[in-house]
Amino acid sequence: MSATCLVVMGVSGSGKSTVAELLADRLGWPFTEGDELHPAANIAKMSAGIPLTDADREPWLRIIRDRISAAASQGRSTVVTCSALRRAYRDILREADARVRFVHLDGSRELIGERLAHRGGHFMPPSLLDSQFAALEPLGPGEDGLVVNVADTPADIADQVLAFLEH
Ligand SMILES: Nc1ncnc2c1ncn2[C@@H]1O[C@H](COP(=O)(O)OP(=O)(O)O)[C@@H](O)[C@H]1O
Ligand SMILES: O=C(O)[C@H](O)[C@@H](O)[C@H](O)[C@H](O)COP(=O)(O)O
Repeated sequence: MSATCLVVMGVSGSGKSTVAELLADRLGWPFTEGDELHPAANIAKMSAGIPLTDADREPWLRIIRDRISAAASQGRSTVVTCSALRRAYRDILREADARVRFVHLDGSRELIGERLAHRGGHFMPPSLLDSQFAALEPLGPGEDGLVVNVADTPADIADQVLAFLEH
């Protein structure tokens, strides 16, 4: 298995799309936006301010897992955004036939809430941020991943991730 998938994870507004686009650019790897793979019912729920359940997320995570495998089967490494809040969700992604590695964009409720409040044109309402933090299980023992601080600039975070990928 030679292909890697770098999953950029974290709560809504932590900077997944921003950082993943930068990394995909610097690595020359294709970028998949996990939010675009949500079933329509999930988007409707989040837009209505209702947090997703494990059952809502499961089919979505399987779609992302299969995308990772499909790219890897063609020898392509990828960068993927996915909140991947719980370890059980990451276990589904790790079923992909690739080396799946995580970068957790970690930051305070205050800082991320402030950024979300200023982000426009997105279906995810800031009111769901507390439920995102409640669901979040940080990377634990045995998980292949890096934790970075979202107070750093996207460019600094990208540098840290590129160094992590060397190993
Ligand atoms: N490291 C950072 N420093 C400052 N602002 C950031 C950083 N990362 C993201 N942002 C800003 O925060 C907001 C949320 O980022 P976004 O990439 O949409 O997060 P996510 O994809 O995790 O929901 C955006 O307005 C983005 O420009
Ligand atoms: O598992 C979930 O509850 C969702 O995936 C959620 O975590 C994600 O944040 C949304 O898809 C909104 O997208 P943004 O993360 O870009 O706000």
